[in-house]
Amino acid sequence: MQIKQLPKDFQEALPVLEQIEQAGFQAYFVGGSVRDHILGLPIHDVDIATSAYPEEIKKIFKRTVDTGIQHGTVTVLMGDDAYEVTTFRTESGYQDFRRPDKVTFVRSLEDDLKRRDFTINALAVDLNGNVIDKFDGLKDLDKKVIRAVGKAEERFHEDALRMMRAVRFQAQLNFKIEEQTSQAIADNAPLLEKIAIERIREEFVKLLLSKSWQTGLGDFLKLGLSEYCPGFKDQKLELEELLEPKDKYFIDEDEAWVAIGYVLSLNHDEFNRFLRDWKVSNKTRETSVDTLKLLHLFESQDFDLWNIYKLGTKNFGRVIELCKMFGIEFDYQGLNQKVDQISIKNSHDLKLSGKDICDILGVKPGPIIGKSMSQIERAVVEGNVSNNFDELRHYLLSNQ
Ligand SMILES: Nc1ccn([C@@H]2O[C@H](COP(=O)(O)OP(=O)(O)OP(=O)(O)O)[C@@H](O)[C@H]2O)c(=O)n1
Repeated sequence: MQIKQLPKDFQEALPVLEQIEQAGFQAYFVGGSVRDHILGLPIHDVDIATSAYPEEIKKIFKRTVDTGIQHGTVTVLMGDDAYEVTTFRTESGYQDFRRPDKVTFVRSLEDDLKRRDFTINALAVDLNGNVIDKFDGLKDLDKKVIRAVGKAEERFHEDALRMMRAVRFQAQLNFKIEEQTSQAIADNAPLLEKIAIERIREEFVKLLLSKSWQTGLGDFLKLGLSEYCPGFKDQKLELEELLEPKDKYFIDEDEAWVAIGYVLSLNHDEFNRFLRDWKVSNKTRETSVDTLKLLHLFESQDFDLWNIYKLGTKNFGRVIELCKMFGIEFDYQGLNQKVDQISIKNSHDLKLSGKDICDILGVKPGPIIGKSMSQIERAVVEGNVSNNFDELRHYLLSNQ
């Protein structure tokens, strides 16, 4: 196969390939960008593989950065652009199921393609657009199949994260995992325990935010990968509830985590711990916990003004979507009326400041001021006192 018209990103990188070839070496586009272009998807990250060793690349180009010399990667700077150029390599060792103990630079493209995870990721394109396809990757792209290069078990022993990559690609591309490959995942799922949770999470979140996330999640559960992830042990049945609703896409990671917390029936402290175990960012954790609290409020129809005020309206969009997903009915009008009743957005809207409280009570700033402030805030939110200076002053004095 020949790609007649190289995509713009490849064309821009052509001078890099041309200079490497002029110096007497080989250079190809490889990896995800080739796969995505053939599938007609947008490209991100153009990766270049070469027979030249890093030192040779550094001699060919004036401006380079040693990105990962020990793995053979040099970044070539050209104009305003930067290209990662990696020497063909083989890998061996993998005592820890994560990283090769030994990387050997080689001159053969085929040896380099052989060490890659899936056939659809083991394609290369030369500067004339010729596709080098040593492992029937094109056929698998056509048949929409994810198949390990060579022996699946070996590929997963080299890097156990590849099992997560398989279900992630499945979700992103709506492909099927070929039988021997999926059997090898089922057999080797426990190896996932060797992988840092951050790497697993990265793949899992990509899976959840993909168009065919239910397909990917289905195999993630069926093949037993979930058993080796934080909080998912023995939770297959509960998680399967997520597979039921159709036509639902998560707006963001936070919404997806809340859906998971909901089907696992976690209370708010448990959900917080669960998200800590997955090492999500603090921002995602806080938003997700607040959203789950709000979802539980919606579900119980307990539209307590103080609770609604504390949780705020910023996550309403997410919660309404999740209610649709789980068929939770709630009184939207009733809720809106409650929200409208709340006369302030936050404590800064109060017509009485901390300094006013000090002056009125004749005390110095201290914890008592914060306590009084919260009391007043709650009274205003619950409509027990109007938000004007005189009334708040009176309230403060009569509640001492
Ligand atoms: N665990 C891994 C990770 C990567 N690769 C190889 O390295 C290439 C580039 O990896 P990466 O950029 O992580 O993934 P992509 O396949 O490019 O996919 P995406 O960019 O969508 O994550 C892959 O195509 C694959 O050939 C691999 O064999 N095993």
